[in-house]
Amino acid sequence: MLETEELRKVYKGTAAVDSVNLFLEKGESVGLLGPNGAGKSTTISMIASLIAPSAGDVRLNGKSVLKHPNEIRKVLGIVPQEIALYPELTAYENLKFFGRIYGLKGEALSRRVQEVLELLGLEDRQKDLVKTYSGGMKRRINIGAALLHEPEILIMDEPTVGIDPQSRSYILDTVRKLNEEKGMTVLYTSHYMEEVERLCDRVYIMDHGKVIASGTKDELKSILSGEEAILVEMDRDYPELVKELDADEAILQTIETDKGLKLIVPKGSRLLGKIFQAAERHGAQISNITVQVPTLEDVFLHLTGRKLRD
Ligand SMILES: Nc1ncnc2c1ncn2[C@@H]1O[C@H](COP(=O)(O)OP(=O)(O)OP(=O)(O)O)[C@@H](O)[C@H]1O
Repeated sequence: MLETEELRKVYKGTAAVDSVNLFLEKGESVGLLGPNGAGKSTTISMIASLIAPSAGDVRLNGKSVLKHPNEIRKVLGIVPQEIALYPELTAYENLKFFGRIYGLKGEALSRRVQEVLELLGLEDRQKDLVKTYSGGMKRRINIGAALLHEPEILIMDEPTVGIDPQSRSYILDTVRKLNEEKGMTVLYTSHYMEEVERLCDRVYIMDHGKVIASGTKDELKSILSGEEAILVEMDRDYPELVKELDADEAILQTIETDKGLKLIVPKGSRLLGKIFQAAERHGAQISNITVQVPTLEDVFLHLTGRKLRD
């Protein structure tokens, strides 16, 4: 239904997006995952025909978006990373304003505004000025603005960055509902692996402007089918312990996490005894050890050598 062909954008001699080929089938929920600066926002701005590519094209049902930009604008709802609302207007007034931009009027406009407020759980606060809203509520209205014209395709640019857990959960549930119940095609951009794991059928992983891997979640995880992760929770950081484990050839990767360490090891390797002994030598208190099957985060790390949130 929607595809990009060798899409490219160059800023001052550097490619922000480099020969990117994506496709979305109707009704799919696809994740575009990558760290800050990977080129996700630039890619979706070109898909939405908000910025012009340096090379390549986007096709909607086979038709060039470069040649027919209005066609994609009709069927696409795009939720930008930045909140684009009028703080001095109420949520209701904001949505009415955006609805008019999409060409809605009269009864149809009022009905859609109410439906969207209900979908986002904000009917009770609709008469309050947006400036009195929490960050999470503003984000919900921002999403609502993109849904007024009942788009077939919804593209979201990191819609849950920096918001409260309740709004985050509400947004994720809403996106899932739109995809599963209404059949809306979704392209969901994020650097939160858990969100993409929860919402998306298929994933593209981007880094430095390029797609470095793509496939279903299981296909991507099978890249690491011979490996597992050992999570070691400790009372504090032990740099000398990290150094020792890092130097151990039986351990493929040693990653420092919020709670301690994550060690990527070949599947079935019996390293727990060794880890406990090393911890003891360095006086580290281990509060918990878990063995985990690989996550998409591990796949990303494996492909790039870096953590997603670096
Ligand atoms: N208008 C611009 N002028 C110059 N460079 C730009 C411009 N827009 C983006 N870039 C650069 O292109 C690269 C990709 O940026 P982009 O915003 O697409 O990444 P991203 O993956 O969406 O990251 P983020 O999550 O931080 O938005 C970055 O190095 C960025 O600095």
